[in-house]
Amino acid sequence: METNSKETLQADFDVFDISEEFGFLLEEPLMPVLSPDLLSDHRELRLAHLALGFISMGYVWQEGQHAPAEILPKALALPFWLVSRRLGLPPILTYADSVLANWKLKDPTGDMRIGNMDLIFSFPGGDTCRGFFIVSLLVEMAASPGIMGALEVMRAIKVSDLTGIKNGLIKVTQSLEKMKEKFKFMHNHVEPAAFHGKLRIFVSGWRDNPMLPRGVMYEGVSDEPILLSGGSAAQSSAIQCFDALLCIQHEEETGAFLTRMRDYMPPAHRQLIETLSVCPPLRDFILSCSNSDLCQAYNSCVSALVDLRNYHLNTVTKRACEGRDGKIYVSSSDRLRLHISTPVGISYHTDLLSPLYLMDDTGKSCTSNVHRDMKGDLIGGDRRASSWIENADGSSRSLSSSILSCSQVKSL
Ligand code: HEM
Repeated sequence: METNSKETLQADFDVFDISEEFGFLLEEPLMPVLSPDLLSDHRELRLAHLALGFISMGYVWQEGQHAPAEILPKALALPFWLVSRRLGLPPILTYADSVLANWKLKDPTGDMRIGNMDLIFSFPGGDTCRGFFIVSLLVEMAASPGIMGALEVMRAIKVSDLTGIKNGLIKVTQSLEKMKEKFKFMHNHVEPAAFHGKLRIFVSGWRDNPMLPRGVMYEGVSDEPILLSGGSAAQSSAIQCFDALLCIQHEEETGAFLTRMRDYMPPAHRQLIETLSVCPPLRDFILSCSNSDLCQAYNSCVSALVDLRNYHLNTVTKRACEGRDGKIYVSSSDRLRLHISTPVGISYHTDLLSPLYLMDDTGKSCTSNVHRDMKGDLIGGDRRASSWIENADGSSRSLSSSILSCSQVKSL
């Protein structure tokens, strides 16, 4: 009997997963280009975007910031492009991925507290990575009643319902206060060395990035490299909704940056910002009403937004950028971004900020002391100067104490 017939051998190859030519080696191990066509609903597409985003960031930055991959292979680039196109998102990991769509409950019957939450995908950085994304998520959760409040105000203003406007604004203020409380968790859950040494690079993008000045080539998608910004909470739709509602005006450069960040938001969220922006302007409406309760509610809201932004900037400089020597280090790209992250209409206290030690492009410390100068924009406030922020002797005083009283508002 023939024991080594072709059929018998083939049967063994199949059973033991052996290749006649390559033995145990897997033939053609390269991933085929997977089609996302079977993904049907929004949640499936968001999960795919999240997964492809994490893989892409890992792929580009796996050799560290000095040796990024300049080409995203077709097997990754093409499905990422197709999924992104269907979602109206750019093909890079966004804040809407890493924060808004990247969470699960350890105990599904438990509640959304930090100890019961985990990430679906993470980067190196251990607890700091988890803390950074989960705390941001909790800040976003705290924004949710404020978003409801903004919708209420939007509806109420159309029918001149003053009580509705006031109640909506109160919700926004309370929400902003809660966001700040949640933000404080950053201190216990994000360790600066791990944040800067391990995590940070993986959320970096390929626009305005000296390590990838031409961007990244998406193989099979475009013949030219593509420039895209990395993930940042500047892509948070919540804060921009509040800006739009309260008619906060940003300086030209800041405004352009924040508007560009809208391209990184899910289109429906971006739509809400745009809808709020084209509503009858709340600020003008309140000014025309001469209603002190309403002015007070509006001013409290602006003040809470200032307070949150001050706290953010303070945290960024004091905690997340702190080097081993205790100095605050800000890279040249951060320098630009931190500068523009300061909201216009608001004066930051110089005493809130430690001296900043700016790094030049070689990483050497070059300057200290960054001065920030912005104007107040509360109803009844003096927009001409930041004098209401400074005492006569030049020392600064608390922002909350500088909110003008309703009697001054009435005098408008
Ligand atoms: C330790 C944690 C954080 C660090 C180190 C940090 C750092 C920064 C930096 C460097 C910028 C400038 C823009 C950019 O680089 O993309 C920025 C902007 C911004 N961040 Fe953060 N951030 C942190 C947490 C958060 C959280 C939790 C939120 C709220 C969800 C937030 C909200 C914003 C917003 C809205 C901007 C845009 C500027 C503005 O509208 O004021 N950040 N952040």
